[in-house]
Amino acid sequence: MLRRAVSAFCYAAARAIPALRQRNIALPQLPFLRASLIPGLNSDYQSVTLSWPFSSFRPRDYSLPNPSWSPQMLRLYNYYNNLCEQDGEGGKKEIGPWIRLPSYNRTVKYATGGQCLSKVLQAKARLFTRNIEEEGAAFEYAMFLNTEEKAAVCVFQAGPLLEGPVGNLHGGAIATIIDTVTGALSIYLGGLVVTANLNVNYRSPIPLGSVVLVHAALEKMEDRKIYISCQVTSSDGSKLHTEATALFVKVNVGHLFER
Ligand SMILES: CCCCCCCC(=O)SCCNC(=O)CCNC(=O)[C@H](O)C(C)(C)COP(=O)(O)OP(=O)(O)OC[C@H]1O[C@@H](n2cnc3c(N)ncnc32)[C@H](O)[C@@H]1OP(=O)(O)O
Repeated sequence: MLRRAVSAFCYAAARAIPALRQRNIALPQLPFLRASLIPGLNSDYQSVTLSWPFSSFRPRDYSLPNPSWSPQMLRLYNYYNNLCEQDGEGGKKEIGPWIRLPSYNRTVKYATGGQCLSKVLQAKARLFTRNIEEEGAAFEYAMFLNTEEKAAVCVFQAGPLLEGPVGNLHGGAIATIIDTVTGALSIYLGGLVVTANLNVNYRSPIPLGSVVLVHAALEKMEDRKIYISCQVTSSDGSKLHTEATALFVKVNVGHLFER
């Protein structure tokens, strides 16, 4: 049954993505999937792709601004968002090396043909960082990828439900956002991956409610292994809060369903 669901999903994606691309319909990104994993797509389709051509339903994109965002969060978001477009010939706007990653509260469910897969996955499952509906309460973040530099930046506002030491962010929440950003970069670079190792050094506390930047960059790729370095800094870059290294290992779809 799982094999049938996966092949239905791949088949639908292979048919729909090129058609949508031809019509210049922007395709947001889907964690855990990459076009190279989808039979029938060529390597021009570098980025992971998410679309929902079979329904008018649009899942909420959590990485768009909402009223809980502080002016500082908005300013940084706008700064990186503006980098996603650059001036081309004749003043025409073109896509730059930066990409804003949309973010949903489920991964596979909202993919092309993902409804097939969602039937074999837990209906109640939600992405850890996107499972609190109250805006501003927990993880507010938007990720941007630099495809040329193989790096990512995340603008992150830490909500009050993420408290660890009084008034400050919980170390596990910091590790979570680091895993998310380094993971997103690795998925972009390597397709389906899982975290094999995450090494975190906490240098200075992060006050709740503050806005920080999470920088991630590719260190090296060796066969199935992707090494990423990461720093969490204050929004102006002057203070280092956390440093981390992460190792991601490429896996196949079946690995995620081994029990
Ligand atoms: C947008 C949202 C993004 C969110 C991203 C979130 C990502 C996650 O949190 S994933 C969840 C947490 N991670 C997991 O559950 C993974 C659990 N672990 C596993 O599945 C397996 O151990 C796995 C896949 C990492 C490795 O197993 P396997 O496929 O058998 O490969 P294996 O041969 O053991 O290792 C492959 C290579 O990686 C190396 N390696 C594996 N684990 C480690 C490790 N912990 N430390 C260092 N090296 C390691 C091995 O030494 C080997 O290297 P080489 O090829 O040079 O010999």
